[in-house]
Amino acid sequence: MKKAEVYILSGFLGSGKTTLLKRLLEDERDAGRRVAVMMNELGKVSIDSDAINDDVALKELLGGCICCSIQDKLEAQLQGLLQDEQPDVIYIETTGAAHPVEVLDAILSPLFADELIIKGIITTVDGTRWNGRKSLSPQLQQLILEQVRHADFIIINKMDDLKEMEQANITFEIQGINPKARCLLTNFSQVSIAQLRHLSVSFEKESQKIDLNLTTFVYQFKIAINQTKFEEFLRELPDTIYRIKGYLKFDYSKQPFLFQFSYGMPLYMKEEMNLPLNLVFIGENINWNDIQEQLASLEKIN
Ligand SMILES: Nc1nc2c(ncn2[C@@H]2O[C@H](COP(=O)(O)OP(=O)(O)OP(=O)(O)O)[C@@H](O)[C@H]2O)c(=O)[nH]1
Repeated sequence: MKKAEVYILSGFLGSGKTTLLKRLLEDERDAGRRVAVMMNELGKVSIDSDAINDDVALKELLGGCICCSIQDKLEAQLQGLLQDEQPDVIYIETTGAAHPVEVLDAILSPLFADELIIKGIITTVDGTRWNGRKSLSPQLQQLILEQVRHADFIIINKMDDLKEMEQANITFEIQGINPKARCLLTNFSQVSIAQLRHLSVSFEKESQKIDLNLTTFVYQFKIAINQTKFEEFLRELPDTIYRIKGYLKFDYSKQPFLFQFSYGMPLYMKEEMNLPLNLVFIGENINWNDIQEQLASLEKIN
C-alpha cells in the first residue's frame, strides 16, 4: 500500500510557517502530487487557510493546539483525509506554540502506522526573534529551543532584517544546538520542495529507518503477552523513549487495552474493539533492533 509522506512544519508564532507552506504548495502543484494540508490555529477562526487554493484538501483543527486538546479529533480527521483523498503528501502546519515531540505524538496513531511515512520536522526560526528570545518567558524560550533541537531541517528566516554578523552568529548558535539538522538562511521561507525531498531521499537510503533526530518505531504483537514481563521491559527502557502508545493484549483477558506511556508512566484503558496490536514508539538515539528483540521475547511462550 502506498504511504503518504508527512512533513511537520514547526516554528514559533510569526516565524514564517505559512509563507513556507504556500511555497511548498506551489512546488507540489507543479509536480502534480496530491496534497493535503492540516493546520491549526489557536483562535477560533483560521486566517491562514485563506491562503490555500481550493484544489488542496484542507482540514483545519480549530479551537486548540494539536498537541494538547484535540488529539482525538486530529486522529479522526487524518483518517478521513487518508480515506477520502489518498494524498501523496500531507503537510501539517502546527501552531507556533506547539512542541514538536507532542505533535509527532499526535499524528503517530497506531491506527494508521502502516499508512504514513513521517519525512521530517521542518522548523522556521525568525532571526530577530531568536536574538531577542531572552526577553521571553522561560517556557517560551524553552519551546523555541525544543523546536530547533528536534528539527530535521531548519529555516532561519527574515534574513533581510539581520546584519551579516548577526546571520553568522545565529547560524553558529543554532548549529551548536542541533548539529544534525540542515540549516538554511532565507528570506520569506525561500525553500523548494526539491531541497526537502533531497533530505528525505537520504532517509530512504537507510531502508526502513527514518533518520529523524527523533526516531519512531512500530511493533505489531501477534499474541497476548504477560503483563509482569511487559512492565519489567518498560522499567528497563532508556529514558530517551519519550512516548509509547498502541494496543496490546494480556494473557489473562480476551479484551485488548489501549496503552499509553509518557514520561515513565504507563496507562491502560480497556478497548472494546479488536484492532491490530500495533505499538508505536518515539525516542531519540535508540537502537530499535534491541527493542524489537525484547518485544519479540515477550511473545515467546515458556
Ligand atoms: N521581513 C520579512 N518578513 C517575513 C519573512 N518571512 C515572513 N515574513 C512575514 O512575517 C509574517 C509572519 O509570517 P507567517 O508565514 O504568517 O508566519 P507563521 O509562522 O505562519 O505565523 P503564525 O501562523 O502566527 O504562527 C508575515 O507578515 C510574513 O509576510 C522574511 O523573510 N522577512
